[in-house]
Amino acid sequence: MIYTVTVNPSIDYIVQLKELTLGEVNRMDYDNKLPGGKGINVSRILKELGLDNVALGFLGGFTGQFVKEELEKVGLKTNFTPVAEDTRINVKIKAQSETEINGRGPKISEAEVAAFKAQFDKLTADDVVIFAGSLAPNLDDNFYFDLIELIRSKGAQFVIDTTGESLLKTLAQKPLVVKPNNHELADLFDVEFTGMDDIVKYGRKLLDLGAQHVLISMAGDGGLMITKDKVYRSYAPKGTVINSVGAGDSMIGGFVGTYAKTKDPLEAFRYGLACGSATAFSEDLADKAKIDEILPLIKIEEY
Ligand SMILES: Nc1ncnc2c1ncn2[C@@H]1O[C@H](COP(=O)(O)OP(=O)(O)O)[C@@H](O)[C@H]1O
Ligand SMILES: O=P(O)(O)OC[C@H]1O[C@](O)(COP(=O)(O)O)[C@@H](O)[C@@H]1O
Repeated sequence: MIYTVTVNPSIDYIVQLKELTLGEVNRMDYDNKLPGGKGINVSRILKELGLDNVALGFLGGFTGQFVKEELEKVGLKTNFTPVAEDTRINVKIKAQSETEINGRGPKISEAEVAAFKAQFDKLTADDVVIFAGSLAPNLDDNFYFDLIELIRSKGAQFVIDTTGESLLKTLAQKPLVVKPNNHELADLFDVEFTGMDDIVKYGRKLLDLGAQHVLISMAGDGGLMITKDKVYRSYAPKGTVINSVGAGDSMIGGFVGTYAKTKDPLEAFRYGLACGSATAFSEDLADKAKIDEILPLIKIEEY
């Protein structure tokens, strides 16, 4: 089974207006509320690809209830641990430019953490756990590392979509895949890239440090996959970008889901790219029809 973990889910409140003027009363042209959080986005993409998965994490209050109901409406399996405080609301303002104001999220009590962790005792070598998104305000990085140790002790695989020191620290535990974008990769090693060769050089370091597969996403410029003896490059298909929120999560969903099914990294990369672009070209996350439309446009070449 594939499990996604969203420790700090959200309602993504999308607000559209022609122009945002600070310090004035602004009136919106359109608004929409979507269940948000990176792990949840991965789960929704896996579901579109027809892959069975369970979304885990913490949900609380009326906002948490909304997220749960929206996910159940689309038939997603969930097993969120209830918490006392309200799930956060993330405001995404689309005006002359895009502005995001993400909430802090609820504090999670020790008893709530214990109830959540108990679910991992039953994992087996057939399972994959995907961690994506920020931690709740009172939890530190050790929260992920303790869980990763537990997961690896059961022989299960894990994926963690994180950046900086937290990413470097998890590599020794051999994540199934890591997917920094090119900016995150540069920050990770405190360097500035002058070309593709630099990106490949530093991407390869992640492989050397323990990652089983390395993807580097480059938004509208496509992506790279670095393996022990080959580097693959894809240019993103052209299209009208409607909303790139969740493109990275979609790429992870496409890769992990396809890899779990086929054990073929190149095919998994192809689906990852298609899901990422399909989401960038959709109002919400990509649906199956959009992914199928984009898939034949994905071209991968050896670099
Ligand atoms: N503007 C775009 N046009 C086409 N494809 C895109 C666009 N933005 C993202 N994608 C696809 O989605 C993938 C992930 O997007 P990216 O923005 O790099 O991830 P993240 O959200 O993690 O920064 C990219 O590698 C690319 O394949
Ligand atoms: O970074 P991506 O892949 O666009 O993910 C978007 C999702 O991440 C969020 O911005 C939350 O991010 P954080 O968990 O890092 O705060 C959600 O609001 C949104 O659904």
